[in-house]
Amino acid sequence: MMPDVKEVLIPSSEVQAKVRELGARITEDYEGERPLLVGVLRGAVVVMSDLMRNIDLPCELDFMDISSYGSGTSSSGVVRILKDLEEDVTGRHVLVVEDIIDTGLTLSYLMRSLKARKPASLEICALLTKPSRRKVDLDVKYLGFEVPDEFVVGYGLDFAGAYRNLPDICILKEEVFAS
Ligand SMILES: O=P(O)(O)OC[C@H]1O[C@H](OP(=O)(O)OP(=O)(O)O)[C@H](O)[C@@H]1O
Ligand code: HPA
Ligand SMILES: [Mg+2]
Repeated sequence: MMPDVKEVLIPSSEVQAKVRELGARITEDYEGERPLLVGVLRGAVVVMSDLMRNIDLPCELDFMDISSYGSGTSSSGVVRILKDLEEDVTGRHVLVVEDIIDTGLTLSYLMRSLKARKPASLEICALLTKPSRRKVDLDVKYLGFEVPDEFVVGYGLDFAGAYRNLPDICILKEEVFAS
């Protein structure tokens, strides 16, 4: 895969350090609680699995699949629930975990849906944000890195289904998008 990479934007070591830092903050903020981490399939799977191992509390996890992207690199703006939660979140401390916030459409839809179920608290942890592309405002309590307006892959993030298993966050060569 590395021959397809133009640039490593955030090396794995920096990602891991940030995830440890976020985990420590979450551990402190949720002391005495049993938070429910909600991962957004499929991109958040990698950050979720590292983050939960850096939270020193009893916590639970669940997943939702909400897709607004096809195989391309830009949002269609259409948000659909493909898979809902298994858990009832009423009265729970819910922490939504995302790999990236781009336009914000996915999360704003998801937050509206979760808020309606009356959780005790509802916060967002996102590893990456691309502020230049934001279409809706979101209050993100736990944020890893801001990234420029470039399509990034790796650490859960894909292009046409591939590159999720790259340990670094990378920018692909232009010819990869064209092929
Ligand atoms: O802020 P937005 O513009 O809504 O974009 C962000 C969302 O898009 C990507 O998911 P995608 O729908 O591509 O599915 P995936 O997680 O399975 O890759 C990413 O993982 C976020 O969930
Ligand atoms: O930059 C990105 N990379 C991968 N998936 C994405 N979904 C929204 N933005 C991105
Ligand atoms: Mg996603």
